[in-house]
Amino acid sequence: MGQTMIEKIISSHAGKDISQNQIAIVDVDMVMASDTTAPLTIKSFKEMGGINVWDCSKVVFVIDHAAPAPNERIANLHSLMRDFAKKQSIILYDAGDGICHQLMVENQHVKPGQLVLGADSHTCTYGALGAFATGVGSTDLAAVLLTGKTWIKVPETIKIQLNGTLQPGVSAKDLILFIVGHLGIDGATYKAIEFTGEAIKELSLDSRLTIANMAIEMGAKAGFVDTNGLKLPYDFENIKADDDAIYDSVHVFDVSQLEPQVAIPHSPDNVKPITEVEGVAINQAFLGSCTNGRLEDLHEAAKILKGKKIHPNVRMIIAAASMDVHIKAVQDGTAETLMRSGATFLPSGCGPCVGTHLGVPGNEEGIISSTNRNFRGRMGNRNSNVYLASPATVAASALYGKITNPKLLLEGAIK
Ligand SMILES: CC(C)[C@H](C(=O)O)[C@@H](O)C(=O)O
Ligand code: SF4
Repeated sequence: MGQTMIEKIISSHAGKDISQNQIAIVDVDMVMASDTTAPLTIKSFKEMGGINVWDCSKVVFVIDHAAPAPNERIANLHSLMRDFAKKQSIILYDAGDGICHQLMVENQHVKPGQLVLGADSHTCTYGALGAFATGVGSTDLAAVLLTGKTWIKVPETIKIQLNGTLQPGVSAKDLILFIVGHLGIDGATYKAIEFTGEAIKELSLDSRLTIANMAIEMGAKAGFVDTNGLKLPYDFENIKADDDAIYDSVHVFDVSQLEPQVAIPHSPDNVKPITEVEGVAINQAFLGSCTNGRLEDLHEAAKILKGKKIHPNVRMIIAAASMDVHIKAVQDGTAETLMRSGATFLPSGCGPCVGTHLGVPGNEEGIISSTNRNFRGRMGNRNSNVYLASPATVAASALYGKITNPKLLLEGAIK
């Protein structure tokens, strides 16, 4: 029987052919935990009698969610992680190095065809590399630290075929917001999503990461971006679904006419074409996160803001997805362009995305954000309104102090 891409990867890690809805015991290639989950993972690992992790070269800890530490409690949790990492000789990225998911990709801790677990829901991001990657709880991760294995109920796969070419000013973020709006927040619960089609083939790695990142916003166990057209700094083998693979459902979209999309408060699936929300007042614009904090995203924003000043009512905050992205943006002048337009750079990390510190909005404020979630209170204030959009839309809206269509700016229809 034919296999989906996901079934192929899981089979290769189970040592036998396995198909959807079966339970597989698999070898895990790599695991990751951040400062929100690693402390509990360490505790569970010790409670389970753990002494040494199964393979210290396969465990990555990242201090990124509240980093540098905003208070004493978190500072002590960071110390706990550093001590454990040192004793176990595992890989540790410290405050300012960047967001866990970006670091995993950038430093080649994940490769196509691998099976990777992370104690963070956006672990699905690595599906952009053609890996099976999924988020697990801290305790589940502790068990993997002991054994190097886990069990997985093989998900059914939803295939999303994207035909056509995106217009200028319309990006991967608009694509994925459109899909989340279409399938809904529980439209893919415990399913895998395979993204394929000519619109995908053209996309850069940065754009593919944006797409896979938001698979979880539909409840998906994993997102998998067809590796056809993927360019990496090393050779890899394409994983292709068999022609007779069985899918839960297949959705085909032509994206040539797609407008920029915006998810309005308070859910990522509350998605509207920008034409329906243009003009909503904005007080804060955030560019960053594991969804859209990469170099390509900073370039998109700089294209719009070059030589201009953001609106006086707007605070624009930027946190590059990693220190490396930040350095590259400094070297190529992007950071200066953005700062001269009035934006403030935070250290690389999760920053305001999850509302732990840095950039918490005020009551009734409107925020345009390049992140992936806009649940009530997500950025730290239940009385604020968060709108999710692409980096280009974030920049255009910062410029005008209201939600603004970047396409109109790029076409010269507005100045
Ligand atoms: C805080 C952490 C556990 C969480 C996650 O799992 O995704 C965070 O990264 C998020 O984006 O909501
Ligand atoms: S940037 Fe936001 S979504 Fe990504 S891992 Fe950090 S908190 Fe989660």
